[in-house]
Amino acid sequence: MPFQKQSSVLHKFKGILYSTMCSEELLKSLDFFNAREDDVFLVSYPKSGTHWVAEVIENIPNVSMSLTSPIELGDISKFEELNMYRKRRVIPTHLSYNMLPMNIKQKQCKIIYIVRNPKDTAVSLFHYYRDNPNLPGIETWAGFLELFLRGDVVYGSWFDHVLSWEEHKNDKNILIIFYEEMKKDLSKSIKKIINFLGINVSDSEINKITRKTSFSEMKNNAAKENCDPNHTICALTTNRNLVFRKGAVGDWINYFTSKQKRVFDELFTEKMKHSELARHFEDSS
Ligand SMILES: Nc1ncnc2c1ncn2[C@@H]1O[C@H](COP(=O)(O)OS(=O)(=O)O)[C@@H](OP(=O)(O)O)[C@H]1O
Repeated sequence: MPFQKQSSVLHKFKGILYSTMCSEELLKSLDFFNAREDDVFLVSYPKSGTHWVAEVIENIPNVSMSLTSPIELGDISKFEELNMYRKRRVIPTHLSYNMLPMNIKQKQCKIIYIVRNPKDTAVSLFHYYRDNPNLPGIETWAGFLELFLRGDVVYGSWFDHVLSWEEHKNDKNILIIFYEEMKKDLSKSIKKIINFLGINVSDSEINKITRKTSFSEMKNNAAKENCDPNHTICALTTNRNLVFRKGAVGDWINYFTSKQKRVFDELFTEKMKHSELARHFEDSS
C-alpha cells in the first residue's frame, strides 16, 4: 500500500542531516548527557549492523545488561528515561566521534563501532529511505547514490563518519567490528565482543548465540505480530520489518552500474587514502 511521504523530515545541524526524531534541541544538549563508567555504546553509521550486534549482546546468558533506546532519538526527556535503567546500559547511537557526548569520552566508556562496506551500506540505506515514511521520498537509485556520495543523507557522509572513528581505533575502550567479518565467522566476532566486554561465556553458549543471531532467525522474530517489547528489535525501532531486508555481503553488485562503481571507487580512493580500515573492504567491493 503506497504511503504519503512527509516533505520536510530532515534538518541540518553543524552541516550534517538528521531526521526530526533527532531534534536540534537534543543535539545541542548532548554534552549534558550523563554517562556511567560501565555504559557500553553501540555505534555505527546507519545500516551497518547495529541491530545484529545488539542482538548478540542481548543473547549473552546471565548478563546484567539492558539495551536502551538510542541516545539521539526523540527529545531531551529521553536522557531522564535513560537514568532509570538499573542494569549496565547498552546504548545504540549513529553519532560520529565528533558529536559523541564529551562525558562518554572522559569516562572512557566501552564503545563498539560497527563498520560495513559502503556500497552495501548505500544500498541498504536506499531501501530504508524508500520504505520508511519518516524519511524523505526517493525517486531512483541513481538519485539516491548522488545524495549518498555528497553526504546529503541522515548522519552525513559515510567517509567522514568512518574516518572520525578510525582516528580512535587504537583507544583501548574502542572495539571495531566489521559486518563482513561477522558474516564470514560470526562465532569469532561474538568472541571478540564478549572478550572486549570482559564476560566469560562457554563455547556451547557461543554456538547458541550464533544460532539465535543468524539473519533468518532475527528476520523471523521481527516478523512476528506480537513482538516481545523486551526484545532488541522492538526496543530499537518502530519499523522493525524494514530493518531485515537481505542481510548479505556484495548485494551492491545488483544496483551499481559500471560507471557508478567507477565514480564510487574514485571517491573511496581519494577519501580513504590514509585509512587502514579501507583494506577490509577489498574483498567485498
Ligand atoms: N543477523 C543479521 N545478519 C546479517 N545482516 C543483518 C542481521 N541483522 C541485521 N542485518 C542487516 O543489517 C542492516 C541494518 O543495519 P542496522 O541495524 O545498523 O540498521 S539501522 O540503521 O539501525 O536501522 C540490514 O541490511 P540490509 O539487509 O542489507 O538492508 C539488515 O538486514
